[in-house]
Amino acid sequence: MSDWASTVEERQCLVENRNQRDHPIEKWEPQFNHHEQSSEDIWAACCVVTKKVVQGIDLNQIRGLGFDATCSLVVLDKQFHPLPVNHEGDSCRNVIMWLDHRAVSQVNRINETKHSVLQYVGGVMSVEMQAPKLLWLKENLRETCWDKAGHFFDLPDFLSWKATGVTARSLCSLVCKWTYSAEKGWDDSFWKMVGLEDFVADNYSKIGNQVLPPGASLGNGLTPEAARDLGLLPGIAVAASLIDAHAGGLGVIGADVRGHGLVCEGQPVTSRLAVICGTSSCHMGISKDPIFVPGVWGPYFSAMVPGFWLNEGGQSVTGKLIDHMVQGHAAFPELQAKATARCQSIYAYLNSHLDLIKKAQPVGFLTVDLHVWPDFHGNRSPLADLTLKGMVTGLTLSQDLDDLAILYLATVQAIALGTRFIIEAMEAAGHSISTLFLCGGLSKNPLFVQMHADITGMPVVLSQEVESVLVGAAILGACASGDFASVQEAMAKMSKVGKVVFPRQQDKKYYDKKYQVFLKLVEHQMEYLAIMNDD
Ligand SMILES: Nc1ncnc2c1ncn2[C@@H]1O[C@H](COP(=O)(O)OP(=O)(O)O)[C@@H](O)[C@H]1O
Ligand SMILES: O=C(CO)[C@H](O)[C@H](O)COP(=O)(O)O
Repeated sequence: MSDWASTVEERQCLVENRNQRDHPIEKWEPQFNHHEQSSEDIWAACCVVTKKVVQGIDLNQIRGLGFDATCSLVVLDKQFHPLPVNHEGDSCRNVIMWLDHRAVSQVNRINETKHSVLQYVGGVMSVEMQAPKLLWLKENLRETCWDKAGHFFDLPDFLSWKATGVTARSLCSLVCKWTYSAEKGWDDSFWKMVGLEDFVADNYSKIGNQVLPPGASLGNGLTPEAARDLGLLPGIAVAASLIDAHAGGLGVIGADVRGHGLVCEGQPVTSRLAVICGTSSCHMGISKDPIFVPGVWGPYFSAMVPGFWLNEGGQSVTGKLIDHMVQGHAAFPELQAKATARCQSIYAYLNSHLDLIKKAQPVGFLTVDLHVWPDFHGNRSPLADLTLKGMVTGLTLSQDLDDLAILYLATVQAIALGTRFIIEAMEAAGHSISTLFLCGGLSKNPLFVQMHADITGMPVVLSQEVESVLVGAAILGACASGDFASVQEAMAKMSKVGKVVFPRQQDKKYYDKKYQVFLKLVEHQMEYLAIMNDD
């Protein structure tokens, strides 16, 4: 979520204020693979942060507001009150989070239909999309939720509705997560075939029958009530929203790259891949014509950059996996204590610790006999197999800080190897990618960035504004206010190259070998499965 001010100084002030402010959002995990949030809590957090961010700003300078958010499912009744998405009947928990994997049986049945809409989600629908979650609610919470529901929103659309009272959905969320087609609209036969014919009967009023392109201005702008909540002035323009990864893509992919010695200079924008890496990583590649990449979501028309098709590769847990590996290690308390004593983040400490123990070799070579397969939460791309599990090979009896640091390094490398795997699948299908544009929390980690450059063999561009996802949302606000005539124009003006990290060509052979091992790991996992399932 982000605001947009009209002058350079105002924008600078917003960025500085924002860098000092964030606000935790409540999460619940009532059962394994069930992840829930509260839409009221999320809105309240937006209000707290916005009020802090605009301190010291002349509110008259704020002309537009754009929202981005994760693609979680928000459920409200006909009067727009929260409905429970859980067996406990707790209506405070009315959001099924994007990473929730409760609807496995539902998604398997949806995929068995082989309906033609599935071609546009990489051939296989993900359990993280909305149709299986809706079917789960219908099959499991009929009385307490399904029968009472009046509105199912993607979280970014919920936020723009809260701000404006307009229930129109963004093309981005409906195309990417709900099977809507920018060209053909809803496909009645899909919803009937999967057992969700209820939506057809009421002309899709519960899931959206008014659809707007991201950046379009909504209704009469910010309502007086929302303005009070947010500490802004009523009537400012509010844009149709974007999913967070897509906002990150807009925030980085259109930057002017002249003068940085980049191979993509003078090449079409389709040679750039935006990688938004936070809790999960999303690999956003665009093309003029539709490209069908097995196991990679899309192609989605106009879902990110207007007029372009989008393919979205992804890894369901990346930042979350690194945190999981590090925090679960026996040496974590020691790491925390040492990092705190040096006033460093645990990751800055681990990176400097790796530099200490690497001796004369490049740091990446410390994992010559330690390999990780990173699908601890299933594989999103390019295998689209949610049954896959994580793997580690090369463990010893050691539990010291060196061991933790090297395991952390192997995990970071596994994520970068996964990115290479996704890029190869996209290129085999017709993409031609030369440069990565990284943003999100993990792009603040220099080791993560260097490993992505070394392992993919591509330069990595980092933006001047580290929170590029917010730049994407600000681009929407700037379009809604009419300050830019198009998203493309706003992208070119508002995204700026900060730093470029080039691959260390001399290490290529080593990483090619690590990649060979990486591919063997999943091959072996599938063999183990076949052995165990053999009668
Ligand atoms: N300064 C940093 N150094 C290393 N890792 C970081 C840093 N800041 C955030 N991260 C990692 O990025 C992840 C969160 O990224 P973020 O983009 O904030 O998440 P989200 O996807 O929820 O928006 C965390 O898993 C964290 O480990
Ligand atoms: O599916 C996605 C985008 O299409 C994202 O993974 C989801 O929105 C969550 O993102 P984050 O890693 O920022 O929490």
